Parts: sequence; structure tokens; C-alpha cells
Amino acid sequence: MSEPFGVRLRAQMERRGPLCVGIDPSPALLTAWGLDDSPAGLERFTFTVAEAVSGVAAAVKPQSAFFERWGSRGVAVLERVIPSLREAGALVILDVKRGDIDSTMAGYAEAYLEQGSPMAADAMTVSPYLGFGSLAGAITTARANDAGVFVLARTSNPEALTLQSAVADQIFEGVAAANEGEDDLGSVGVVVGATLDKVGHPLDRLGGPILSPGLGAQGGSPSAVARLFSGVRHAVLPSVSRAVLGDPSRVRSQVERYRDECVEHLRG
Ligand SMILES: O=C(O)c1cc(=O)[nH]c(=O)n1[C@@H]1O[C@H](COP(=O)(O)O)[C@@H](O)[C@H]1O
Repeated sequence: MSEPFGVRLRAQMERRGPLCVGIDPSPALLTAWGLDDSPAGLERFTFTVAEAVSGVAAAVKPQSAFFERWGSRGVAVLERVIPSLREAGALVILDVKRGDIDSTMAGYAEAYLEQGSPMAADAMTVSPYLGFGSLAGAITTARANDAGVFVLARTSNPEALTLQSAVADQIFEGVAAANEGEDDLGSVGVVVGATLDKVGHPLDRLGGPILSPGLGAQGGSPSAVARLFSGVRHAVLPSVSRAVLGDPSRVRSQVERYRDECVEHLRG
């Protein structure tokens, strides 16, 4: 690995189309698949999805919560699937939404971004609500490891609206400053939900990728995402989990369908 995360992500989006697939092994999905809600069920689900999306999606986003439910046995599955996805050529965005004071944040960054650590991913999701400056160390660690971070800015859930719109400008400005000077797509991204009617903040100076979860189960669609991000479509990585994970035999075809729609609307 010798290129910054943003450069690798842009190349991967060009090669495979702009879609991120979430691996969210929730109890409901394990049951829908006829699997036990157990570490063995979790492992089966996770590796089936990993295999089905390998080579199709630009990025894969395991949701740490559903692995952490099982303590060390679940985390052990995460520890195995992350390197296996990366070896198969996928970019892994670990969805852990971590945010804490700088010294603690350094521990999270080491765990998830420092190459050589057991759960090293290509990028992680981070929360800026302890102040954008609290993420400085994580951004430095990401850079030193050719990794990236996605900072929560305008999340897809309706409860977020009042709190996040009050501080979103600071977050977008912090991200733009962190990417300043990059000629290619920067490695510091934001999370902006695909469910929003409008972003309400300028995104053209951001310089980094926009992870946009909420396709399908939460009501977002590739065409709505294209409208929402009309000036910055090249930087958008829509993300889908539940809508492609309902049936083990259809994961790949559903992912292909979403990917093709994302290509059509974001690249067309
Ligand atoms: O960071 C995320 O991925 C995320 C941000 C956000 O604003 N909304 C959101 O739903 N997510 C994640 O996306 C996944 C849900 O995706 P769906 O199953 O497609 O609705 C979960 O893992 C959420 O934690």
C-alpha cells in the first residue's frame, strides 16, 4: 500500500462504480437467513456477504456494533474478515463511529488505522462531537498509514437534524482544511445521509469523499443522491446495507443492481 486512501478510493470508484456495501449482521438478518443468532451465525453471514461483494463494490463497510455484541468472539470474526476483504482487493471502511478526547482517540486510531494492528482497515467512521480538533491525531495517524477517516456531519437519521445542522458548517470547514493542498480526492471524508432533502451547506470546497448511507431501507435512492450532491457527484460514495442483505442467494445481484444505478445517476 503506497497511495493515500483518497487516491485509492477514487481509483476504486472509477474501476468498480461508486457503491459501498455495509456488512450489518443484525439479529433480524441472521434470522432471515435461517442462521442462529450466535458467533457461528455471524461468521457465516459475514463471510458469505464478503465473498458475494468482493470485486463488485468499491468499498465494504462492516458495522462494528453487530460484531461487538458477541464480545471477543464477534470481534475475532471482524479481525478475520477485514484482512480477508482487503486481500481480495476491497477497501474496508470500518463503521465504529469513534470520537473522544485526543489521548483516547489515539488509541482508537491505532486500533483501526495503524497498519499491522489486528483490525487495521482502510478507513474508519469518526464522530466530531468532542470538537473537530479532537480528531486531529486520528487524521494524522490516518495520513501516516495511507488510511482515511469519515467524519459524521449530517447523518441519515431524522433525530440528528437540529443538533447537526447547528454545527455542520464547522465540520465541513474542518474537513476542507484537512484536505487542503491535495490535488486528488483527499483522505478526510464526511458522512452525509442519502435521506436528506437538502444538505444546506456548500460542499464544493470539501476536497474529500462523501459517504452517503441510507439507500434502500431508509428511503434513499441513487437518483435522489445524485440530486442531493449535484455539484460534487464525483466524490460521492453511496452506501447500502439492509436492502441488499435480505437473502443470501441474492446479495450479489442486488449489489450489482444498486451499483449499476449509482453508476447511471452519478456518472451519467
Ligand atoms: O456511518 C454510517 O454508515 C451511517 C451513517 C448514517 O448517517 N446513517 C447510517 O445508517 N449509517 C450506517 O448505515 C447502516 C444502515 O444502512 P441501511 O441498512 O442501508 O439502512 C448502519 O450500519 C448505520 O450505522
